[in-house]
Amino acid sequence: MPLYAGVMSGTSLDGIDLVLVEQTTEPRLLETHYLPMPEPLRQSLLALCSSGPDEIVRSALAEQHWVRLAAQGIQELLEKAQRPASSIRAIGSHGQTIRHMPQEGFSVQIGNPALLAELTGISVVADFRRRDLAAGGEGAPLVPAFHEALFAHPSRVRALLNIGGFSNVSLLTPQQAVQGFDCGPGNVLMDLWICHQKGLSYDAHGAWAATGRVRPELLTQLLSDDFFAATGPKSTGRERFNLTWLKDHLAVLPHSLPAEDVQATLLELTARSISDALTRTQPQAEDIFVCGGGAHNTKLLERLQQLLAPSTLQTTAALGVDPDWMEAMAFAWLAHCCLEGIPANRPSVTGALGLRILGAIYPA
Ligand SMILES: Nc1ncnc2c1ncn2[C@@H]1O[C@H](COP(=O)(O)OP(=O)(O)OP(=O)(O)O)[C@@H](O)[C@H]1O
Ligand SMILES: CC(=O)N[C@H]1[C@@H]2OC[C@@H](O2)[C@@H](O)[C@@H]1O[C@H](C)C(=O)O
Repeated sequence: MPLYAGVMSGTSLDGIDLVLVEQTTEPRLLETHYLPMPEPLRQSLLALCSSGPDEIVRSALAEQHWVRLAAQGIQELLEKAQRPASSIRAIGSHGQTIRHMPQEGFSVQIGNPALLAELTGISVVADFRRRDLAAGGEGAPLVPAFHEALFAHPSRVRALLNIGGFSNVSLLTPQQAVQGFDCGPGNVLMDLWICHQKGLSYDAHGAWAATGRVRPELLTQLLSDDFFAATGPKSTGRERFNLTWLKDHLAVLPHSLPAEDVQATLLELTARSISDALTRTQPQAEDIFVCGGGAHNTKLLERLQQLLAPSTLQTTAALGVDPDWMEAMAFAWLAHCCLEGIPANRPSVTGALGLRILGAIYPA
């Protein structure tokens, strides 16, 4: 049975997730590996998420650095699994998003797939978003097709909710086309705020947010962004939701707020943007399964469960998939779809003109 590696480097910029998957009728997770993002690379990538001087050279240099890390990750993954490179049919590499502007028709993921193929001796499939964008789609989210293939239920309406830097949902309704869209910021604003205030990279389990109180005046202000009211197809990124966006909204308030109240309100923003979106879908999800790093934020999950009752909320572990590896597994599957000629975008999600085969192949 063919083996694939999946490499995901998400918008949180915390690190690179790698998986080894056996693609039978269903993908089987054989091995996992995680490499934290070295701080200088994290800073370079973050700087590339907004405009600045000399972007072309900085982007090319950052991707050289990123791809060497990814290749090291592949080597370590294969060592752990005790499999030779020659046993891997392909690597599905998402790359690193540095700009997502679907309204202008483009989304940029860097990651030099040619060099990844050269360094690993394994074929690489990359550049998954551009064909969907070329066909008029958002180019994101792409995981709904994977969620549909694995988790569609014959009689239950299920939602798969990824809470990474941004949050996105897939709605799986029996006998209907999959729906899906980005809900808004997942962890990104909470991460930025705790870093700005305390120099920490994230708010473990939402513990700092739990010490503050939600400020309705700020919450209303933040929720007034047009993105939240828009219905899909829609996708977003750091171009829209960033520290400047937050500071601009804070500046409109007549008074300053304790930093922990801002954090509590940002957690509530994540929870409300998700629950508002999920309660607006037709039909509504009966069972909700959470994945992504946000699945570790106990305070956030508690709040989501309150807001979404009577729907049930569990992590994807209940479906047999560890919530930390879902996205990397999806990119291994997307590589398989590309090589097999299986269209993997979903026009009902991205708004593309039709089904398209996603990805570009860099043979070993
Ligand atoms: N124990 C924890 N408590 C709270 N939050 C956590 C915890 N562990 C991880 N996180 C959050 O999860 C984030 C990483 O999530 P994940 O790896 O799913 O993001 P990503 O893949 O980069 O994002 P995206 O899906 O948007 O591309 C961290 O930045 C942090 O905010
Ligand atoms: C442009 C981009 O990288 N978007 C990511 C991001 O992270 C979560 C959300 O925003 C989602 O739309 C997407 O990632 C997943 C893997 C997707 O395409 O399904």
